[in-house]
Amino acid sequence: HKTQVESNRCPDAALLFLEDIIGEGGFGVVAKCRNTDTNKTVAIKINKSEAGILQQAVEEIAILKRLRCLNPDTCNIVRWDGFFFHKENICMTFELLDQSLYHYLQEQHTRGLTMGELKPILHQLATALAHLHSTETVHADLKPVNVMVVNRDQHPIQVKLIDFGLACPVSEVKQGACFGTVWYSAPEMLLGVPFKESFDMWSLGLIMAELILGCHLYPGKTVYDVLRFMVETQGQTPRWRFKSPEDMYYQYGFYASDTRDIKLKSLDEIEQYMEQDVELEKDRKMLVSLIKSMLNMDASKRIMAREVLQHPFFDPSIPESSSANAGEILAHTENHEGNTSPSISCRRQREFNRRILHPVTFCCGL
Ligand SMILES: Nc1ncnc2c1ncn2[C@@H]1O[C@H](COP(=O)(O)OP(=O)(O)OP(=O)(O)O)[C@@H](O)[C@H]1O
Repeated sequence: HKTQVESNRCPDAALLFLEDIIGEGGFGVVAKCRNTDTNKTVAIKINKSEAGILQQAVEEIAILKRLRCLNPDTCNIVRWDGFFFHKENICMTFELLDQSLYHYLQEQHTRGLTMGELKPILHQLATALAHLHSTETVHADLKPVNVMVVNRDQHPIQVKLIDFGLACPVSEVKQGACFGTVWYSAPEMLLGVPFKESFDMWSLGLIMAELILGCHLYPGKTVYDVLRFMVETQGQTPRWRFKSPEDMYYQYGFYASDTRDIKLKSLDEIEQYMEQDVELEKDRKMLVSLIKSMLNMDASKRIMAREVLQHPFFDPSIPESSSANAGEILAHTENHEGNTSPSISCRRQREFNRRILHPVTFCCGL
Protein backbone atom coordinates (compact mmCIF):
# COMPACT_ATOMS: atom_id res chain seq x y z
CA HIS A 1 0.00 0.00 0.00
CA LYS A 2 2.93 2.30 0.56
CA THR A 3 3.42 2.56 -3.16
CA GLN A 4 -0.08 3.95 -3.72
CA VAL A 5 0.66 7.32 -2.15
CA GLU A 6 3.78 9.34 -1.89
CA SER A 7 4.33 10.63 1.62
CA ASN A 8 5.35 14.27 1.22
CA ARG A 9 6.07 14.96 4.87
CA CYS A 10 7.37 12.20 7.02
CA PRO A 11 8.16 13.43 10.52
CA ASP A 12 10.07 11.18 12.84
CA ALA A 13 7.21 9.46 14.71
CA ALA A 14 9.44 9.28 17.79
CA LEU A 15 9.09 13.06 18.06
CA LEU A 16 5.34 12.76 18.51
CA PHE A 17 4.17 12.23 22.08
CA LEU A 18 0.64 10.80 22.30
CA GLU A 19 -1.36 12.77 24.89
CA ASP A 20 -4.94 11.62 24.34
CA ILE A 21 -7.35 9.81 22.01
CA ILE A 22 -9.89 12.45 20.97
CA GLY A 23 -11.90 10.64 18.31
CA GLU A 24 -12.65 7.06 17.41
CA GLY A 25 -14.54 5.27 14.65
CA GLY A 26 -14.53 2.42 12.16
CA PHE A 27 -11.58 4.09 10.37
CA GLY A 28 -9.25 4.06 13.43
CA VAL A 29 -8.57 6.83 15.95
CA VAL A 30 -7.78 10.54 16.10
CA ALA A 31 -5.03 11.24 18.63
CA LYS A 32 -3.91 14.47 20.26
CA CYS A 33 -0.12 14.46 19.96
CA ARG A 34 2.58 16.88 21.03
CA ASN A 35 5.58 17.40 18.82
CA THR A 36 8.38 17.26 21.34
CA ASP A 37 10.58 19.30 19.04
CA THR A 38 8.26 22.28 18.53
CA ASN A 39 6.05 21.66 21.61
CA LYS A 40 3.00 22.16 19.37
CA THR A 41 -0.04 19.89 19.74
CA VAL A 42 -1.71 18.47 16.65
CA ALA A 43 -4.53 16.06 15.79
CA ILE A 44 -3.35 12.89 14.04
CA LYS A 45 -5.87 10.71 12.25
CA ILE A 46 -4.43 7.19 12.44
CA ASN A 47 -6.18 4.94 9.97
CA LYS A 48 -6.42 1.19 10.46
CA SER A 49 -4.32 -0.85 8.05
CA GLU A 50 -7.32 -2.72 6.56
CA ALA A 51 -7.56 -2.64 2.75
CA GLY A 52 -10.88 -0.73 2.46
CA ILE A 53 -9.84 1.84 5.06
CA LEU A 54 -6.43 2.34 3.45
CA GLN A 55 -8.13 2.97 0.14
CA GLN A 56 -10.44 5.53 1.73
CA ALA A 57 -7.45 7.23 3.40
CA VAL A 58 -5.70 7.42 0.01
CA GLU A 59 -8.82 9.03 -1.47
CA GLU A 60 -9.09 11.47 1.44
CA ILE A 61 -5.45 12.50 0.89
CA ALA A 62 -6.17 13.08 -2.80
CA ILE A 63 -9.05 15.41 -1.83
CA LEU A 64 -6.94 17.21 0.81
CA LYS A 65 -4.28 17.81 -1.85
CA ARG A 66 -6.96 19.17 -4.18
CA LEU A 67 -7.99 21.62 -1.43
CA ARG A 68 -4.44 22.84 -0.82
CA CYS A 69 -5.24 25.93 -2.90
CA LEU A 70 -7.66 27.09 -0.18
CA ASN A 71 -6.54 29.10 2.83
CA PRO A 72 -7.72 27.00 5.81
CA ASP A 73 -8.33 30.03 8.03
CA THR A 74 -10.24 32.27 5.66
CA CYS A 75 -12.06 29.29 4.11
CA ASN A 76 -13.11 27.71 7.44
CA ILE A 77 -11.56 24.37 6.58
CA VAL A 78 -9.30 22.36 8.88
CA ARG A 79 -5.59 22.89 8.20
CA TRP A 80 -3.93 19.72 6.90
CA ASP A 81 -0.19 19.38 7.45
CA GLY A 82 0.48 16.25 5.42
CA PHE A 83 0.70 12.54 6.17
CA PHE A 84 3.20 9.87 7.09
CA PHE A 85 3.29 6.14 7.69
CA HIS A 86 3.57 4.58 11.08
CA LYS A 87 4.09 0.84 10.51
CA GLU A 88 1.23 -0.06 8.10
CA ASN A 89 -0.99 2.84 9.14
CA ILE A 90 -1.50 6.04 7.16
CA CYS A 91 -1.45 8.96 9.61
CA MET A 92 -2.74 12.41 8.64
CA THR A 93 -1.71 15.49 10.58
CA PHE A 94 -4.28 18.25 11.18
CA GLU A 95 -4.41 21.40 13.30
CA LEU A 96 -5.91 20.57 16.69
CA LEU A 97 -9.46 21.88 17.06
CA ASP A 98 -11.54 22.16 20.21
CA GLN A 99 -14.85 20.24 20.03
CA SER A 100 -17.50 19.30 17.50
CA LEU A 101 -20.54 21.47 16.91
CA TYR A 102 -22.62 18.49 18.05
CA HIS A 103 -20.91 18.50 21.46
CA TYR A 104 -21.00 22.30 21.62
CA LEU A 105 -24.79 22.20 21.14
CA GLN A 106 -25.15 19.48 23.80
CA GLU A 107 -23.32 21.69 26.30
CA GLN A 108 -25.61 24.70 25.88
CA HIS A 109 -28.04 25.50 28.66
CA THR A 110 -30.70 26.61 26.20
CA ARG A 111 -32.34 24.12 23.83
CA GLY A 112 -30.94 25.71 20.69
CA LEU A 113 -28.36 28.39 19.88
CA THR A 114 -28.99 32.13 19.92
CA MET A 115 -29.21 34.33 16.82
CA GLY A 116 -25.85 35.79 17.85
CA GLU A 117 -24.32 32.34 17.36
CA LEU A 118 -26.45 31.07 14.48
CA LYS A 119 -25.54 33.92 12.15
CA PRO A 120 -21.73 33.59 12.29
CA ILE A 121 -21.94 29.79 12.15
CA LEU A 122 -24.08 29.90 9.00
CA HIS A 123 -21.80 32.50 7.46
CA GLN A 124 -18.68 30.45 8.17
CA LEU A 125 -20.16 27.16 6.96
CA ALA A 126 -21.48 28.81 3.80
CA THR A 127 -17.99 30.28 3.33
CA ALA A 128 -16.43 26.83 3.70
CA LEU A 129 -18.87 25.32 1.20
CA ALA A 130 -18.59 28.20 -1.28
CA HIS A 131 -14.82 27.60 -1.43
CA LEU A 132 -15.11 23.83 -1.46
CA HIS A 133 -17.67 23.98 -4.26
CA SER A 134 -15.51 26.44 -6.21
CA THR A 135 -13.06 23.53 -6.54
CA GLU A 136 -15.95 21.36 -7.82
CA THR A 137 -15.77 19.13 -4.77
CA VAL A 138 -18.71 17.79 -2.75
CA HIS A 139 -18.14 17.13 0.96
CA ALA A 140 -21.01 14.59 1.07
CA ASP A 141 -20.88 14.03 4.83
CA LEU A 142 -21.74 17.37 6.37
CA LYS A 143 -23.17 17.00 9.89
CA PRO A 144 -22.56 18.58 13.31
CA VAL A 145 -19.88 16.03 14.27
CA ASN A 146 -17.94 17.00 11.14
CA VAL A 147 -17.96 20.69 12.03
CA MET A 148 -15.43 21.62 14.71
CA VAL A 149 -15.43 24.64 16.99
CA VAL A 150 -11.92 26.13 16.97
CA ASN A 151 -12.11 27.45 20.55
CA ARG A 152 -15.34 27.31 22.57
CA ASP A 153 -14.35 30.34 24.68
CA GLN A 154 -14.01 32.62 21.66
CA HIS A 155 -16.93 34.93 20.75
CA PRO A 156 -18.28 34.80 18.15
CA ILE A 157 -17.25 31.18 17.82
CA GLN A 158 -15.23 30.11 14.83
CA VAL A 159 -16.03 26.81 13.13
CA LYS A 160 -14.19 24.68 10.60
CA LEU A 161 -15.17 21.84 8.33
CA ILE A 162 -13.39 18.49 8.89
CA ASP A 163 -13.54 14.94 7.56
CA PHE A 164 -13.10 14.77 3.82
CA GLY A 165 -13.27 10.96 3.89
CA LEU A 166 -16.36 10.84 1.69
CA ALA A 167 -15.68 14.01 -0.32
CA CYS A 168 -15.38 13.60 -4.07
CA PRO A 169 -14.99 15.66 -7.24
CA VAL A 170 -18.41 16.45 -8.72
CA SER A 171 -17.33 14.84 -11.99
CA GLU A 172 -16.79 11.51 -10.21
CA VAL A 173 -20.19 11.24 -8.53
CA LYS A 174 -21.88 8.08 -9.77
CA GLN A 175 -25.60 7.60 -10.25
CA GLY A 176 -27.01 5.63 -7.35
CA ALA A 177 -23.95 6.27 -5.16
CA CYS A 178 -25.12 6.42 -1.58
CA PHE A 179 -23.13 6.61 1.61
CA GLY A 180 -22.72 8.85 4.59
CA THR A 181 -25.30 9.58 7.22
CA VAL A 182 -28.97 9.06 6.43
CA TRP A 183 -30.23 11.80 8.74
CA TYR A 184 -28.33 14.47 6.79
CA SER A 185 -28.74 12.96 3.32
CA ALA A 186 -30.63 14.86 0.67
CA PRO A 187 -33.63 13.18 -0.99
CA GLU A 188 -31.77 12.77 -4.30
CA MET A 189 -29.18 10.52 -2.68
CA LEU A 190 -31.76 8.52 -0.73
CA LEU A 191 -33.62 7.90 -4.00
CA GLY A 192 -30.50 7.00 -5.99
CA VAL A 193 -30.59 10.06 -8.26
CA PRO A 194 -27.17 11.63 -9.08
CA PHE A 195 -26.16 14.41 -6.70
CA LYS A 196 -23.78 17.35 -6.80
CA GLU A 197 -22.80 20.40 -4.70
CA SER A 198 -26.45 21.08 -3.82
CA PHE A 199 -26.33 17.90 -1.74
CA ASP A 200 -24.15 19.71 0.83
CA MET A 201 -26.64 22.60 0.93
CA TRP A 202 -29.38 20.24 2.07
CA SER A 203 -27.14 19.01 4.91
CA LEU A 204 -26.33 22.62 5.83
CA GLY A 205 -30.07 23.39 6.04
CA LEU A 206 -30.53 20.44 8.39
CA ILE A 207 -27.58 21.52 10.55
CA MET A 208 -29.09 25.00 10.93
CA ALA A 209 -32.51 23.57 11.80
CA GLU A 210 -30.84 21.33 14.39
CA LEU A 211 -28.93 24.23 15.94
CA ILE A 212 -32.26 26.05 16.38
CA LEU A 213 -34.39 23.10 17.54
CA GLY A 214 -31.70 21.48 19.69
CA CYS A 215 -32.55 18.10 18.12
CA HIS A 216 -32.44 16.39 14.72
CA LEU A 217 -35.11 17.34 12.20
CA TYR A 218 -35.30 14.00 10.34
CA PRO A 219 -33.83 11.30 12.63
CA GLY A 220 -35.37 8.23 10.95
CA LYS A 221 -34.25 4.71 11.78
CA THR A 222 -34.61 3.75 8.12
CA VAL A 223 -34.36 5.54 4.79
CA TYR A 224 -38.15 5.16 4.49
CA ASP A 225 -38.70 6.97 7.80
CA VAL A 226 -36.28 9.79 6.90
CA LEU A 227 -38.09 10.34 3.58
CA ARG A 228 -41.47 10.12 5.34
CA PHE A 229 -40.45 12.82 7.83
CA MET A 230 -39.39 15.05 4.91
CA VAL A 231 -42.73 14.55 3.16
CA GLU A 232 -44.76 15.06 6.35
CA THR A 233 -42.94 18.33 7.05
CA GLN A 234 -42.38 19.70 3.57
CA GLY A 235 -45.20 18.08 1.58
CA GLN A 236 -45.29 15.69 -1.37
CA THR A 237 -43.32 16.69 -4.42
CA PRO A 238 -45.43 16.94 -7.57
CA ARG A 239 -43.50 14.20 -9.37
CA TRP A 240 -43.82 11.29 -6.98
CA ARG A 241 -46.21 10.00 -4.37
CA PHE A 242 -44.95 8.49 -1.21
CA LYS A 243 -46.37 5.26 0.19
CA SER A 244 -48.03 5.67 3.56
CA PRO A 245 -46.94 3.63 6.62
CA GLU A 246 -50.21 1.70 6.22
CA ASP A 247 -49.36 0.85 2.56
CA MET A 248 -45.91 -0.26 3.72
CA TYR A 249 -47.32 -2.47 6.46
CA TYR A 250 -50.05 -4.10 4.36
CA GLN A 251 -47.85 -4.61 1.32
CA TYR A 252 -44.53 -5.57 2.92
CA GLY A 253 -45.10 -6.06 6.65
CA PHE A 254 -42.75 -3.10 7.22
CA TYR A 255 -43.20 -1.14 10.43
CA ALA A 256 -42.54 2.59 10.20
CA SER A 257 -41.44 4.18 13.46
CA ASP A 258 -41.37 7.74 14.74
CA THR A 259 -38.17 8.80 16.46
CA ARG A 260 -38.65 12.58 16.28
CA ASP A 261 -38.44 14.72 19.42
CA ILE A 262 -40.10 17.57 17.55
CA LYS A 263 -42.61 17.04 14.72
CA LEU A 264 -43.04 20.06 12.49
CA LYS A 265 -46.00 20.40 10.13
CA SER A 266 -44.04 22.88 8.05
CA LEU A 267 -40.55 24.42 8.04
CA ASP A 268 -42.14 27.79 8.93
CA GLU A 269 -42.73 26.39 12.43
CA ILE A 270 -38.94 26.53 13.02
CA GLU A 271 -39.39 30.23 13.78
CA GLN A 272 -41.28 29.41 16.99
CA TYR A 273 -38.15 27.76 18.40
CA MET A 274 -35.95 30.85 18.08
CA GLU A 275 -35.51 33.68 20.57
CA GLN A 276 -38.76 35.65 20.43
CA ASP A 277 -37.34 39.19 20.91
CA VAL A 278 -39.26 41.69 18.77
CA GLU A 279 -36.09 43.20 17.32
CA LEU A 280 -35.02 39.78 16.02
CA GLU A 281 -38.17 39.19 14.00
CA LYS A 282 -36.61 40.25 10.70
CA ASP A 283 -33.60 37.96 11.30
CA ARG A 284 -35.86 35.06 12.33
CA LYS A 285 -37.89 35.34 9.13
CA MET A 286 -34.81 35.63 6.92
CA LEU A 287 -33.13 32.65 8.59
CA VAL A 288 -36.21 30.46 8.17
CA SER A 289 -36.44 31.58 4.55
CA LEU A 290 -32.79 30.64 4.02
CA ILE A 291 -33.30 27.22 5.65
CA LYS A 292 -36.30 26.61 3.36
CA SER A 293 -34.15 27.52 0.35
CA MET A 294 -31.49 25.04 1.49
CA LEU A 295 -34.09 22.34 2.15
CA ASN A 296 -35.70 22.58 -1.26
CA MET A 297 -36.65 19.00 -2.23
CA ASP A 298 -35.76 19.88 -5.81
CA ALA A 299 -31.95 19.93 -5.88
CA SER A 300 -31.87 22.13 -8.99
CA LYS A 301 -33.76 24.88 -7.14
CA ARG A 302 -31.74 24.71 -3.92
CA ILE A 303 -29.81 27.83 -2.93
CA MET A 304 -26.01 27.60 -3.39
CA ALA A 305 -23.41 28.57 -0.78
CA ARG A 306 -22.24 31.74 -2.53
CA GLU A 307 -25.86 32.94 -2.72
CA VAL A 308 -26.33 32.34 1.01
CA LEU A 309 -23.38 34.67 1.60
CA GLN A 310 -24.98 37.37 -0.55
CA HIS A 311 -28.29 37.13 1.28
CA PRO A 312 -29.54 40.23 3.15
CA PHE A 313 -29.49 38.15 6.37
CA PHE A 314 -25.80 39.03 6.47
CA ASP A 315 -26.18 42.65 5.44
CA PRO A 316 -27.74 44.94 8.07
CA SER A 317 -27.86 47.82 5.57
CA ILE A 318 -30.52 46.12 3.41
CA PRO A 319 -34.02 47.40 4.21
CA GLU A 320 -36.52 44.86 5.51
CA SER A 321 -38.76 44.93 2.43
CA SER A 322 -35.99 43.67 0.14
CA SER A 323 -35.11 40.71 2.37
CA ALA A 324 -38.48 39.01 2.50
CA ASN A 325 -37.79 35.73 0.81
CA ALA A 326 -34.67 33.94 -0.33
CA GLY A 327 -36.77 32.22 -3.00
CA GLU A 328 -37.58 35.58 -4.58
CA ILE A 329 -33.92 36.49 -4.66
CA LEU A 330 -33.10 33.16 -6.22
CA ALA A 331 -35.52 33.81 -9.07
CA HIS A 332 -33.21 36.61 -10.20
CA THR A 333 -30.00 34.63 -10.02
CA GLU A 334 -28.64 32.06 -12.42
CA ASN A 335 -30.33 28.72 -12.77
CA HIS A 336 -28.57 26.06 -10.66
CA GLU A 337 -28.74 23.05 -12.86
CA GLY A 338 -27.54 21.18 -12.35
CA ASN A 339 -23.09 10.81 16.00
CA THR A 340 -24.09 7.99 15.20
CA SER A 341 -27.05 7.77 12.97
CA PRO A 342 -27.58 4.79 10.70
CA SER A 343 -25.74 4.66 7.39
CA ILE A 344 -27.19 3.68 4.04
CA SER A 345 -26.99 0.23 2.56
CA CYS A 346 -26.51 0.76 -1.17
CA ARG A 347 -27.19 -2.73 -2.40
CA ARG A 348 -30.92 -2.67 -1.87
CA GLN A 349 -31.41 0.90 -3.04
CA ARG A 350 -33.28 0.14 -6.24
CA GLU A 351 -35.48 -2.46 -4.62
CA PHE A 352 -36.09 -0.09 -1.74
CA ASN A 353 -37.15 2.76 -4.02
CA ARG A 354 -39.54 0.42 -5.79
CA ARG A 355 -41.11 -0.34 -2.44
CA ILE A 356 -41.55 3.15 -1.06
CA LEU A 357 -42.52 5.01 -4.21
CA HIS A 358 -45.33 4.15 -6.54
CA PRO A 359 -43.58 2.64 -9.61
CA VAL A 360 -44.87 4.96 -12.29
CA THR A 361 -43.59 7.99 -10.44
CA PHE A 362 -40.29 6.47 -9.38
CA CYS A 363 -39.15 6.37 -13.02
CA CYS A 364 -39.39 10.16 -13.04
CA GLY A 365 -36.95 10.54 -10.18
CA LEU A 366 -36.97 13.93 -8.51
N1 LIG B 1 -8.49 18.37 13.75
C1 LIG B 1 -9.15 17.82 14.77
N2 LIG B 1 -9.05 18.35 16.01
C2 LIG B 1 -9.71 17.78 17.05
N3 LIG B 1 -10.49 16.69 16.95
C3 LIG B 1 -10.63 16.11 15.74
C4 LIG B 1 -9.97 16.65 14.58
N4 LIG B 1 -10.29 15.87 13.53
C5 LIG B 1 -11.11 14.91 13.99
N5 LIG B 1 -11.32 15.05 15.31
C6 LIG B 1 -12.19 14.20 16.14
O1 LIG B 1 -12.16 12.88 15.65
C7 LIG B 1 -13.47 12.47 15.20
C8 LIG B 1 -13.34 11.59 13.97
O2 LIG B 1 -12.64 12.30 12.95
P1 LIG B 1 -13.12 12.25 11.43
O3 LIG B 1 -14.54 12.73 11.37
O4 LIG B 1 -12.13 12.93 10.58
O5 LIG B 1 -13.07 10.70 11.14
P2 LIG B 1 -14.15 9.77 10.42
O6 LIG B 1 -13.49 8.56 9.95
O7 LIG B 1 -14.80 10.46 9.33
O8 LIG B 1 -15.19 9.52 11.58
P3 LIG B 1 -16.77 9.32 11.41
O9 LIG B 1 -16.94 7.88 11.11
O10 LIG B 1 -17.31 9.74 12.77
O11 LIG B 1 -17.27 10.24 10.32
C9 LIG B 1 -14.22 13.79 14.97
O12 LIG B 1 -15.62 13.65 15.11
C10 LIG B 1 -13.62 14.71 16.04
O13 LIG B 1 -14.27 14.49 17.28
